[in-house]
Amino acid sequence: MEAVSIPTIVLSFLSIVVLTSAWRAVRWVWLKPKKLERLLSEQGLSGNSYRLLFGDLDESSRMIKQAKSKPMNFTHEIAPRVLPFVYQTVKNYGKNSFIWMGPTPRVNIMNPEQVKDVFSKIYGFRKPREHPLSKLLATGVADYEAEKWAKHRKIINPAFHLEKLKNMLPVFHQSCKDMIGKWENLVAEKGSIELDVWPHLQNLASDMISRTAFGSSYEEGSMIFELQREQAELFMKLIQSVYIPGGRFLPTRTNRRMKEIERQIQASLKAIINKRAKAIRAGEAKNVDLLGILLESNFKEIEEHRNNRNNRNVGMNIKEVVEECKLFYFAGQETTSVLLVWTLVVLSKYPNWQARAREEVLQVFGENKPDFEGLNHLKVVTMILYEVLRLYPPVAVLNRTVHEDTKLGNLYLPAGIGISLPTILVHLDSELWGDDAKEFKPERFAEGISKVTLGQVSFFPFGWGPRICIGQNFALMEAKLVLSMILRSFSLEISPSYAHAPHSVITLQPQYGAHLILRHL
Ligand code: HEM
Repeated sequence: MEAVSIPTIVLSFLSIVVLTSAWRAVRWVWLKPKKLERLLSEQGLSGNSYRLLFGDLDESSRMIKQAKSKPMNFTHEIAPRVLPFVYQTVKNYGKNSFIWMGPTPRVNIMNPEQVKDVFSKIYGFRKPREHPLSKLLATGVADYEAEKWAKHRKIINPAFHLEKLKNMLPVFHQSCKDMIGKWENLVAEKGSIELDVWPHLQNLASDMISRTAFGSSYEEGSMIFELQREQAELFMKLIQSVYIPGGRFLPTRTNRRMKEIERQIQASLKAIINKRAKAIRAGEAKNVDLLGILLESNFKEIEEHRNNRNNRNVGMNIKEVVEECKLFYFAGQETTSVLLVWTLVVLSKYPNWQARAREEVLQVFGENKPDFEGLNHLKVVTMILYEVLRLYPPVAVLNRTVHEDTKLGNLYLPAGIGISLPTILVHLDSELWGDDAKEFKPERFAEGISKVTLGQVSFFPFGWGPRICIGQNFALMEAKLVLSMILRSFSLEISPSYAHAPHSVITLQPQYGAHLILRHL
């Protein structure tokens, strides 16, 4: 038999590798998307025809850029500016539609029954893993799945119990008093001032989460915010283009900066946590802040399973605690400042609601320090906050990935495709909210959420189901306290230089700030 030469073997091997890779690439960028497109359209779902590799991403980026190029009129129909492509898709193709995130379709789900199913079936519908660099932004309990998620949620839960939040009230009060003191000094000179309140509210929310998360160590942690903010902006830039596998390893300027930021954040947080863990072990720390309560809960979990033979995965290690702290910053800061800023903007525009809220605050607290019981009695303020969360949901859209082939109502969804729950569109859907859906009418919440939604999942600013926001009570208590203190000291009016321009930088932010006129009362 004729011997086969080594070069021939190498060449054959290389040919097989090249052909296999080429076949995989063709399948990834063309055959699979086209097969999915057929499957979705057979079920009555519509969207643009698949375009090679980029799908709708180019068009979507172009529309976002265009939408952001100028402010809009002051209306609450902000979806065309915030989520222009999803908005247009639903307008053109109806609620049963999908968009192409590169070669993967993402189905829009707007029916409350189906929304409920997606939120409830947390093992079937998981958090998307679209961009590996998202890990640099925040992981922790918000990112984990299955057993790991359940373990972390259980350990973290005690930090957000109502009686623990009660203890945090003085800290919220101090941060807010500092900000109001600054505003009073500014107003004192002229009786009124024009102020962009947005950076002030961002600093306030940073200060509040720093103090409640780290207590005495808060100053050491405050520079972490600046770094986290920069990280979020870099990340938003990245996700507007298609992700090429392995792209995160390229030494681009953005990749390098993101990794450097991550290194600095990790080092700062580790130092804070180690110091605190040492103090707790030495019996020197009072565990009233989030980090202290979290570490205590973690020690308890480890202790309870000390004699368990299978205890290697019990509790969190330091790296995991670092991730949870990063998440507190990330999840707790921008969301709350965004809720506050839109509330102040809207109240400046609706003086009658501003007056009603102020009247209530004065009635409940007078000149006293706002307390926990009083905050729970604020009915008008709560209705206003819910209405702002409906019209300006801080997280405008929630995404999921289908983990394994599944049914959703009468839809068959194969593993790997995306699901989009466009909060902002559902919250303004006139079929669910009535003809006045686009109007600011806090009175719709007069009898609570379930009355106005008829028990349907059509209002979900904090998500829904087992993975609902762990910090929602924390955020609402913060917001009520801040509003009470501001309304007691100042009257607010929209400044002529205010430009209405909500846009999404992960959270729903005012692109040109929030210029208001403040008058001392
Ligand atoms: C107005 C303020 C806030 C809003 C609108 C908000 C919104 C949300 C939403 C929509 C989710 C669900 C995400 C999803 O299902 O994909 C979520 C989850 C979460 N939020 Fe918030 N949030 C706020 C404040 C906070 C605060 C103050 C904290 C903590 C300090 C926090 C911590 C978390 C965590 C840890 C999760 C993940 C829960 C899990 O997956 O089990 N949030 N939030």
